[in-house]
Amino acid sequence: MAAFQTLDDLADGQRVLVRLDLNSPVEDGAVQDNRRFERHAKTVRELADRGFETVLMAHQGRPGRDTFVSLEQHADILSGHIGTDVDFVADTFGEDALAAIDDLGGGDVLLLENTRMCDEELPEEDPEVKAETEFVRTLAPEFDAYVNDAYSAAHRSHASLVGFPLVLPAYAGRVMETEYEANTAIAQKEFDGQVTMAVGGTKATDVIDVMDHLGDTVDDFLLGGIAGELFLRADGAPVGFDLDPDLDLYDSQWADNHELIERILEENREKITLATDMAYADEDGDRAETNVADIDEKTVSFMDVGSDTAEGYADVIRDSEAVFVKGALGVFEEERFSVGTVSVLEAIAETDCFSVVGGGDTSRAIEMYGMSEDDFGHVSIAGGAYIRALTGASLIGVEVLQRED
Ligand SMILES: Nc1ncnc2c1ncn2[C@@H]1O[C@H](COP(=O)(O)OP(=O)(O)O)[C@@H](O)[C@H]1O
Ligand SMILES: O=C(OP(=O)(O)O)[C@H](O)COP(=O)(O)O
Repeated sequence: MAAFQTLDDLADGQRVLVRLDLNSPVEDGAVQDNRRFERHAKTVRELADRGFETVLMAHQGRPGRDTFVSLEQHADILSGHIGTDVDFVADTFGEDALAAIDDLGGGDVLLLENTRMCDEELPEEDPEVKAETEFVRTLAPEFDAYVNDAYSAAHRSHASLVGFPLVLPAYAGRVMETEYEANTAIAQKEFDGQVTMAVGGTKATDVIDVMDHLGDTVDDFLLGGIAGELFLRADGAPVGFDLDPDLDLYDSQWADNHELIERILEENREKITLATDMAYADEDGDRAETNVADIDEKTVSFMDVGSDTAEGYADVIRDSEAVFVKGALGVFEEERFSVGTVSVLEAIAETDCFSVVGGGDTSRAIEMYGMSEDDFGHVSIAGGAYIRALTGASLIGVEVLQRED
């Protein structure tokens, strides 16, 4: 497959439409700064310094979730990282957006509203279908070129990622370039010793699908987070379903994946390590733990793997030649539920195994708990995209940049 064009191939002084991935944790409505801003700032600063009229697109959360918010705060945070103003318009491709684009001068940077507020963005469809949407057909003629810097969203066939490259000259931004090169090289690595993958987080659907394709590469999957509880359910434990009817973390992912989980357990049982104890908040809000074998009925939300499980996972990591992390093993943002995530990360940091830590949320735990990025082989701002790349599969958002038409 052809290599993609980069910013080195882009002639100066044009108007460019740039797709970033600024998808961030949101706590009580406040968007949390994280590595994605810092890394994408490099691409945007280069474009501004070279005198481009730069228009940014990005998404935040998913409709129906409380992380689905406007990008207004993102403009301020990004502006702090770039050191130059980032204007914001609360519109995706309507009259206000077009007027703001029209007002731009060389070196100006404008962020459009959350792409997922546009109905045509999300349904997963072929790039050719996305290129025909009103969203793409309205915005594209305003630009000379399209730049995709959102490697971490490149596994999604959404309009802002795969539609524009079909109708505009398309380039990879600096983050896309770096992440693609790093993750492609990592996928080609061969390890003599044990390869371990710690799997957690909330997006169980992404990781379960990938686990099905990594059975030959990974010797031991250490499970936590939502995926961990779904596997425990498949193993017969009375857990892995939602207690709060307003929160859908388990039920729909169970409905979508339970046959696959059951098959993976049946075919690869010796490679799957499940939690033997779990942590929850007791009546006083303190951390409490229970053995999985002692659970008769799920009456509390499990927020972390238990201390014995965390210790066992750290031991496996100390014996590994390579460790991959995707998703936190618990709600590490609260210190009392950080034991699983921190034990795994500290065990990696202490040993000289090759390691990759991925995920916009999970990599935040590194600084939060006093570790250094230098203690890890590669800290990716991608989660689902990087583990999919590990399987050797191509990412649709990268594929469209590589097309020769
Ligand atoms: N048991 C759990 N219940 C609720 N949330 C969890 C649980 N375990 C982990 N998490 C959350 O998962 C988030 C990371 O999820 P995800 O987006 O899949 O991973 P990443 O951002 O690393 O790709 C963390 O913010 C953490 O709070
Ligand atoms: O945060 C992301 O993925 P990740 O959590 O796998 O790192 C990307 O922005 C993709 O978001 P999505 O999983 O809502 O499509």
